[in-house]
Amino acid sequence: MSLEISLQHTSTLKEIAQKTRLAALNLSLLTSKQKDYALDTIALALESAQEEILQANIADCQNAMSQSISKSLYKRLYLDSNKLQEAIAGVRDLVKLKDPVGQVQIHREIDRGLILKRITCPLGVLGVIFEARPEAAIQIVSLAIKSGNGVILKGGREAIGSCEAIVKAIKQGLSKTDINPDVVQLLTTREEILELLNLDKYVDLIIPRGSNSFVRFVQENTRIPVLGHADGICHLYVDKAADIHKAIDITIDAKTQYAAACNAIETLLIHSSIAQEFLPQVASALESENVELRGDNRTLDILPKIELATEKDWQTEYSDLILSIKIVDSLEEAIAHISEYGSRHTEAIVTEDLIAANTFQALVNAAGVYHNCSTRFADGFRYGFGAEVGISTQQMPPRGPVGLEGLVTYKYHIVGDGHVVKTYTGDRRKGFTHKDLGV
Ligand SMILES: NC(=O)C1=CN([C@@H]2O[C@H](COP(=O)(O)OP(=O)(O)OC[C@H]3O[C@@H](n4cnc5c(N)ncnc54)[C@H](OP(=O)(O)O)[C@@H]3O)[C@@H](O)[C@H]2O)C=CC1
Ligand SMILES: N[C@@H](CCC(=O)OP(=O)(O)O)C(=O)O
Repeated sequence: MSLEISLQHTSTLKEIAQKTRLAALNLSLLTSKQKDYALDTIALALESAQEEILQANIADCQNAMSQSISKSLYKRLYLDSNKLQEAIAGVRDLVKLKDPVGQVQIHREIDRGLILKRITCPLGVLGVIFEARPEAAIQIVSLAIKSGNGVILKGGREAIGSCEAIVKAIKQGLSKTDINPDVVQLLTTREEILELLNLDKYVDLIIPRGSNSFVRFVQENTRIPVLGHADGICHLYVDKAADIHKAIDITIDAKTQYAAACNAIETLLIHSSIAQEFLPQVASALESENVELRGDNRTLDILPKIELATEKDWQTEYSDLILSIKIVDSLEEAIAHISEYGSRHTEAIVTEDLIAANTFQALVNAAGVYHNCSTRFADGFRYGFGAEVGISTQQMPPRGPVGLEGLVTYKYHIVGDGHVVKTYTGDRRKGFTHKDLGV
């Protein structure tokens, strides 16, 4: 069955959202095979448009550099053929994953001939506002399509040309499939975002990726449910029972492997009883990777040449090769610091003491709480989700990297044969069988 799409091409945002809603309804009816074919076709279209996309990115980068943007913003914005190929490979990886739509989560007999099912279904239309990271558009669109959702995108202003070239290629790909290209739309201005936030009739979920203040701004200005992907003030705690070699390797990876990413660490917490031995070694490793260090007074007693960290440092996401360091006297003090300054993104402990690790993992409130590994693992691809819409920093699920499962909801279906509730009330009521039938 196909729903007729009768709206003419128009340019108001409300009409764009209506078109997206209708196209998404059709998409929600497609089979896994049709959606997977569309993903393969999108991957091919992106490959064919590679030159155009990379040229558009060069222009975006030149433009941004003339406005002297920060190093971290430039790193996000810059797209080379490797990054693009990786994103395209991600689209193909999604084909291999199970369709998140139509999964029967509960299958239960309520009474003879009265059957309850809980079945996953798409959310509808997503409004995703993200930073100036062009390849995020590819990940977000492919996740939206596989999960049966329409998507209205808005990337950071520095990446407008790159996002336009990417969305153009995706739409070209979709035009050769059963999916109406209207399922994907691209907005380019902040004014449109404000309008989008009012379109609760057509948009089912807003996903803002950006600073904490921006996510809060969105939450305060819309009736649409918001799935916040805010900043990452991530910590690494090196416990008194840490293996020093592991701790150094993890610190270097978590700070320098991609310092601009939201899952890189900003603060290193070190237990006082290991600080004398660990700090000089880790400082030398970090400094050889050009990391600028700032420490509290006790850190400066061991590393007198570094700058003193202030209250502002504990609150800052540097997104750069800068690391603040604090010495603590206990696991509890480390957890208290994280609870005060962490952003509920990703936190890690290095220790060989299982009780300390378990306590840390139980008491730290964040989307990811790791033991003896780098915070940089917070990523949909690395979790085996194929890709991610971003990393949700909110308390309610979905939390952490949001992949296909985070983009569906569910419906309860009941099929009966004239059953009425009255039968199950009063003195002569019939009992329920409540028998699970397996999924
Ligand atoms: N948890 C996660 O998955 C992610 C978190 N982040 C976090 O985002 C931050 C870095 O990104 P950054 O580029 O600074 O993010 P910003 O918050 O500045 O911008 C992100 C997006 O929001 C838009 N935006 C920002 N403010 C407004 C506003 N007042 N009204 C309308 N639109 C607005 C921007 O549009 P425009 O460019 O047009 O101004 C852009 O599209 C870091 O804190 C990083 O950790 C980033 C990515 C993923
Ligand atoms: N999961 C991603 C980082 C998430 C993300 O997009 O963050 P950001 O670098 O702040 O735009 C990664 O590990 O590269």
